[in-house]
Amino acid sequence: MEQDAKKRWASGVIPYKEMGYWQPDYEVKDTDVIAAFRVVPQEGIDPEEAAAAVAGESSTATWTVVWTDRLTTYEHYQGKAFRVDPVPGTDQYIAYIAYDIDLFEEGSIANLASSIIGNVFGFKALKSLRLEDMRIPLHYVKTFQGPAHGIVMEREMLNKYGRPLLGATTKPKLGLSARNYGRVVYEALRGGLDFVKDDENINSQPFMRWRDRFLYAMEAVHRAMAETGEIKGHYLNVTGATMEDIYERAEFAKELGSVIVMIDLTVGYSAIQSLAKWARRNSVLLHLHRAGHSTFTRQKTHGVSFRVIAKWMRLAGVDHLHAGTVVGKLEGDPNITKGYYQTLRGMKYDADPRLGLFFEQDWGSMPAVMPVASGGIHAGQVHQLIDLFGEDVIFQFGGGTIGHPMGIAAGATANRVAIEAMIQARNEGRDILREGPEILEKAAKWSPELRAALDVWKDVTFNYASTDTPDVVATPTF
Ligand SMILES: O=C(COP(=O)(O)O)[C@H](O)[C@H](O)COP(=O)(O)O
Ligand SMILES: [Mg+2]
Repeated sequence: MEQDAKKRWASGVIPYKEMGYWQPDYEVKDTDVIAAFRVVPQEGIDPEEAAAAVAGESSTATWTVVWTDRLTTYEHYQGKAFRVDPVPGTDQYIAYIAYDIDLFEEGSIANLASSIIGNVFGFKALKSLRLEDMRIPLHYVKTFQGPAHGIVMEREMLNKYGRPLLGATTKPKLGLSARNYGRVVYEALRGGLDFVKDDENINSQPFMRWRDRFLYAMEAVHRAMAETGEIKGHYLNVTGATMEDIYERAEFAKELGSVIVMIDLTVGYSAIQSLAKWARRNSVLLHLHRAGHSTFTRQKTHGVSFRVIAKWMRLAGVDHLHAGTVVGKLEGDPNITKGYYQTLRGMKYDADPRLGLFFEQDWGSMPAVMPVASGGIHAGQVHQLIDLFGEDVIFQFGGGTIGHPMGIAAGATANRVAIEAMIQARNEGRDILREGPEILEKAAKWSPELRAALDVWKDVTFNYASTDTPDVVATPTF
């Protein structure tokens, strides 16, 4: 867009639009990073000006004209808002902003985040703001390591194919002593699970220090492997107060022969990237628990959508990421959640507004992240879970294993039998969504463990309206 030079350089406060941050004719480059923001402007604020303000503050601008702009090729560095679509029936708009790739440090989520979500969310001229999605150009994707191993390599490491993997979070969340904790791990693994997991808030508390937990949990893993002849794992949570603590814990986990370590989202993006590099160097899988994400991902009109966090975490290099269950106890619209799974596993896909995907994305050959469905799920739902998410996924039944009336090993067996029966039925071409309950009933005839699980949990459902649902807005094509 032609800018009126006099206007552009008048001192004082001039609209962002006139400073060049609104460019409706801008031709998006293949190398641009593009962001879609949901913007709710204050009353009386022009939505294009609101979009330009977001573009400005997330790139070069401040609130007034600065003469130092003239010392740069500022047009190159300016974020460019190029399209604003009203969301029908609301006071919201979807604003599209393009950023030149030169605005970002190669391979740094921290830098990407500080630019795109650094200051803009506090703007007084906006009632609220949400980062909905980003298109990361392949040129920028290639500057990140990506998953330390990815789904294909993980299956090779575990020697397990063709079915979802099974896990469980050890419960109660807090308070178990190390030896009792190890007993839970052993029972769940020998009963048929592939993995057991530390909970997000199990780090190194007075009731169980991390070394003790690691020793007893790994003793359980080795015993269960010897007994079943399968490779088993326990996600040892190496989250700690400092990077030194995190490395010390991860090294000890490796020394004890663990195939996997775990970290919480709360440690921050740079710590996650550091550990992802460590995980690749050391042939250890990396599980990420998205602890804390709902504080900023859940509300539809403010924050950052989890699909953006999922994208960032694939770039950052984790092998597993919690991505929702739809049917379980925690927030998750079916289509929005499928969109997260697509973000983690897809290789090259188109925009799909029904799944909340605003952009096409090309991951090149970057490995896929194994999504984790966890939180309030049980054996009676496996047909729904497989129908929603397919087989490259981990189903984690915490309460749904450890709360089994016949004990932990029986809970694990119930889950394993349910999953194997359902995968077999799917492979035989049956309509598992419709026939699922019948398939489970039949399998339960020869599995008392599954029978008991179905009896105790059959009526447990969590049917609430989702907070975040997709809008059917037309997405731009480039
Ligand atoms: O402890 C649990 C689940 O326990 P349970 O299986 O007993 O309900 C996990 O922290 C949640 O799955 C996290 O949620 P999300 O996976 O959505 O991030
Ligand atoms: Mg938990």
